[in-house]
Amino acid sequence: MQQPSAASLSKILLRDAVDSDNGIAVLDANNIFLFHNRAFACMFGFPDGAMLGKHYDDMMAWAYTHRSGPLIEAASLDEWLAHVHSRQRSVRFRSFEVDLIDGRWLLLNEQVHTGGEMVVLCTDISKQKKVEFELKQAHADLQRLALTDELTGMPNRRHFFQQLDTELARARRYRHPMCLAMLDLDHFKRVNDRHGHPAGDAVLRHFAAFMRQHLRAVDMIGRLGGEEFAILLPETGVEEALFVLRRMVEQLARQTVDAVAPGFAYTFSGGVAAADDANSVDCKWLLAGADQALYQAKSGGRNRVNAYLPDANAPAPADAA
Ligand SMILES: Nc1nc2c(ncn2[C@@H]2O[C@H](COP(=O)(O)OP(=O)(O)OP(=O)(O)O)[C@@H](O)[C@H]2O)c(=O)[nH]1
Repeated sequence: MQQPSAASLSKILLRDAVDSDNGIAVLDANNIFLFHNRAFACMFGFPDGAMLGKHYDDMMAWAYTHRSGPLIEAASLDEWLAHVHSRQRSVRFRSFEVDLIDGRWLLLNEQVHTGGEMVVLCTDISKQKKVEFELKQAHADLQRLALTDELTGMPNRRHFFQQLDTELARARRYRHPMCLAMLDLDHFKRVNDRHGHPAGDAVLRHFAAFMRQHLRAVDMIGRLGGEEFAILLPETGVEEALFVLRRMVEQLARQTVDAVAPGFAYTFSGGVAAADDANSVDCKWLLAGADQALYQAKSGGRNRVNAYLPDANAPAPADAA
């Protein structure tokens, strides 16, 4: 097969460059446009041929004032151009993405030649970016779902324990007090049995909102499962935690959930364990202590909050995790 001459190859390549759906431009060493095709002009919001002989900065300034071309988030056009100049020709080849004011995305490849000329290839990647954003959003949604209890919208067991780990490490490092409380609704099975499962769900949602209302923003609440919740109270000693939780017992006694049944009321029991700097505790210890105190509150008649008071001579609380 006969090889095409260099001249005919150049002709094919030039025709391809002119007609391509990808934007193609050539700038000289002073950033004057020597060539651009229709697609390139169109991508930046200019008519075909409008950029020829013009300086890159002037074209970008025109686009900026006519609200077309790249989305410029810098404080001013000059600041943005200074940033562009610091990058352009800094390497022989670079590839980067640009978002445009009209929402489209372009992939730009800049190739610098020995004389300082620069060939710019531009591809519209809006469709790929849309898929990329949707995937990122879906991933974020999945992550949120994996860490959130669907019924109450609060952190689930896994998320709560992650937070507990972090917070306990911080409290121990800075020798700050911290408490863990476990709360459990009393006779919740009866609510379901008497009023139905949806009513039980409404009570769980009510309790979640009640807790949010009566705790500080820094207190972290989680639903461990069923009708069991946990609260992490940073910077809080056991006496203060008991005061807060016992006040919640009294406040809940003054509320009714009429959506379940007129005058319907419910109670909860709680157990608190403290991680003050005297205790060399870990999450399991804290959890087991709070669980033990909760058990005592339940067996002591419910509708109350007890504290786990470690005795230096007593064995560690049974494992509740
Ligand atoms: N409506 C509803 N019920 C749930 C959910 N998760 C667990 N439950 C119910 O919660 C009830 C818990 O019952 P138990 O563990 O016997 O505890 P209790 O009746 O609260 O009794 P005490 O804890 O001893 O006061 C069970 O009937 C579960 O079916 C939920 O998401 N929604």
